[in-house]
Amino acid sequence: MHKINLPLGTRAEFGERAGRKQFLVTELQKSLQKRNFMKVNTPLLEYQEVFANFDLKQMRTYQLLDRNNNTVVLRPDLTLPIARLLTTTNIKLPQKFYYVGDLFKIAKELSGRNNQMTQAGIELVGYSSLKAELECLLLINRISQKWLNNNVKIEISHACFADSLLASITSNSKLKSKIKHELYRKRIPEYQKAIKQFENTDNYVFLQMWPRLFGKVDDITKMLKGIKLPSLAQSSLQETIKVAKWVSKIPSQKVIIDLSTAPPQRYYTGITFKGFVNDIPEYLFSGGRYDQLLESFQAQPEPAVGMGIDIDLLTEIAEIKEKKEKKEYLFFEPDQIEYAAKLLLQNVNYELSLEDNLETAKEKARLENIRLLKINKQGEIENVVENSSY
Ligand SMILES: N[C@@H](Cc1c[nH]c[nH+]1)C(=O)O
Repeated sequence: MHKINLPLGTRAEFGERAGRKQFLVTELQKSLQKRNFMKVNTPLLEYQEVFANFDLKQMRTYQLLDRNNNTVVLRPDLTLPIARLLTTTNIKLPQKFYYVGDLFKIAKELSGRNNQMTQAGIELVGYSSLKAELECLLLINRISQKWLNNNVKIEISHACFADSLLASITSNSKLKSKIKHELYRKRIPEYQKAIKQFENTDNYVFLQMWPRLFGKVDDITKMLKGIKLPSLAQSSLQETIKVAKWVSKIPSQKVIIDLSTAPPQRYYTGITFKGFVNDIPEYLFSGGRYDQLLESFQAQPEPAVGMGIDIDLLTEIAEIKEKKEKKEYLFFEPDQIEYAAKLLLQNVNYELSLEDNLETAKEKARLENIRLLKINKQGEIENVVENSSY
């Protein structure tokens, strides 16, 4: 007996779902291509080292051995391979890239998640101004308008905020990670315990409100009024507020600031963002600035911003208004193949009728209410069954 089950966390796609996914990917790629983004494809397999600096354990990769016994992994991320690619080729920068592809992460047991996911994304490499962040956020907004009924809420944060704040209050690295850990997991009693030792310091008021620092721009500014933050944390905060204010000017775009959330990836160095839809807990979009990533591959440092789009989730929830093409069946005899070839080339709406004889072809066409055409002896087209709605 052959094994007929799929490996854990994988699935086959077919029919409507596969069609919707294909449609979304095609539309997205068309629009990026038109705006002069450069397509980039990298292989599914990479050496383990490409991901090594960025916590392979957290990513839980599939590992394989190549012919020389080197460990290769199925890529758990698409940004790191692009950073690697840029250091080994001399593509002119600045440059805007886009990609679509599958990545593999082994999900926790029983989490119900898939281990193979399709992601699309953009990387804007060589751009140091916040306009690059805005380009990403505008793309989220367009997708939200086009397919998600304007229901995407953007959450803006900053990858340096927590670290620069904690660095100014303690040099104890264990304590710093403990505070971050409890904060990010929103385990409030444990968090309170971890910050207790700062009870008599100036920072305590802030530390106490930190887990609640998410919400509309105005609310966050109000909450932080009169609170003095260390200067690095203050400038991360200012930048976050600035970007959130700009985004709130995009018509019907919901935006909040979240200063108590973990950056979505370890390589971010500046503004980060996530996009959520309604009550779905997983984010659909996530990205940020990663100015030091290329340097870690021994190239020049290069400012960069990018984001990923969870295409599987988008496929599930997108509202696609499809235009139905009017289809027509074309009945042919095998020796009329020459005419059939010509006709199929002329009209994309012709679908070959594969029925054995004209009678069954007619029956099927009537049943489906689709016009049936046949090729006559002179190689011309004749109507055999009309569609009543024409
Ligand atoms: N690779 C990131 C998304 C991203 C693209 N570019 C920058 N960030 C992720 O999977 O979360």
